[in-house]
Amino acid sequence: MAETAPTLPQKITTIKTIAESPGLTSIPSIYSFTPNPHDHVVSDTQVSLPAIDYSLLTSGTPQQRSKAIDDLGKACKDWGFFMVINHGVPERLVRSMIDVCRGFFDLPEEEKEEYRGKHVLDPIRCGTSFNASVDEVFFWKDFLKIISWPVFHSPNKPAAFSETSLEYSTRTREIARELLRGISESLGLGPNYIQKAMNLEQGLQVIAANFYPPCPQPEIAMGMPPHSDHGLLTLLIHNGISGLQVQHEGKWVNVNGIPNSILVNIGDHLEILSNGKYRSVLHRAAVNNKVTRISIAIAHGPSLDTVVSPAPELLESEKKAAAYTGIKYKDYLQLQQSSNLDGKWTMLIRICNERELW
Ligand SMILES: O=C(O)CCC(=O)C(=O)O
Ligand SMILES: [Fe+2]
Repeated sequence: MAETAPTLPQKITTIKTIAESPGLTSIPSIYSFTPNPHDHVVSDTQVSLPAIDYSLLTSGTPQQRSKAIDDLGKACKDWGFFMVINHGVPERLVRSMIDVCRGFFDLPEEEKEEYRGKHVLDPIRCGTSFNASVDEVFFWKDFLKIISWPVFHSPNKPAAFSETSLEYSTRTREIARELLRGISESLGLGPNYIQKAMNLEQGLQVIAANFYPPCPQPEIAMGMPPHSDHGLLTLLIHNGISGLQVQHEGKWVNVNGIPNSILVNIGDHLEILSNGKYRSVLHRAAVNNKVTRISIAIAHGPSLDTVVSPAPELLESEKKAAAYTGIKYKDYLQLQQSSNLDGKWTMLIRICNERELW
């Protein structure tokens, strides 16, 4: 007998609509979590987050560049997360990018309808929660995801969205490319290795804008569950409101970054390529009961058809066996989208005793 198709959730209301309901004092039960009593959260003023000076990487003396590459390698190894300073992106561009994203979320619901839901590789897609078709508990956020490279896409509203996101995504891509050159060198692979092996000319760039409105019970709701990002590097900005937490040495570190810095984290595919030398980092987003938080994470990945596996040159130089099986980037994205697995996805493709997973 044929299996019954899983029931799709009814039309899902945006979190913006729920948060704006008059007199809301508690959250609907589908949003409610049991907080983990073992979670230990510290502030980034208590631990010092690595800072990478981009200007030294791109226009420093050879000694300064070499020091910046060492710092970069260390940040990738110890944290998988760092902030980039002196990146040259004007503050007004960062502010405009946040404003146009807010403008999109503020559009009347029916104007966002044409971009609602659908497939992970749709060029423009908005929705609510993390992965609403499979989430068991919902997350307190709405999102907008746009593919901005190798082909640029943009919603046609608000009016300035297209121009601003084109400028910002172009600048971000340039920074990601330079960081990846440095990271490639830090792995002893030469500056252009990652660019060529991952076919970055055709590499996927996805803008993910996240909208977290005030939540009446922030202690039992989550904006985003612990996850690692797909791709090689994610570059993130936000509107100055706390919420991002990064896992480091068994603790959750509240991360704001210093003003005007760009926050960067290692994605799953850099973990695979580096054979686990650099790990993608678990992070999550908390919510608050006072103000809307907006974050914009831009993921930079290989081209969709690239099969990512540990770099043979690295295995050779480090005399190590491959710890991951190769997987096509596109297949990884599709697999990830169809599951509600919490946490890290690279676990699935680590070569381990549970090989029968595959
Ligand atoms: O809102 C944040 O700070 C985190 C966003 C994030 O992790 C993501 O979009 O992948
Ligand atoms: Fe993320």
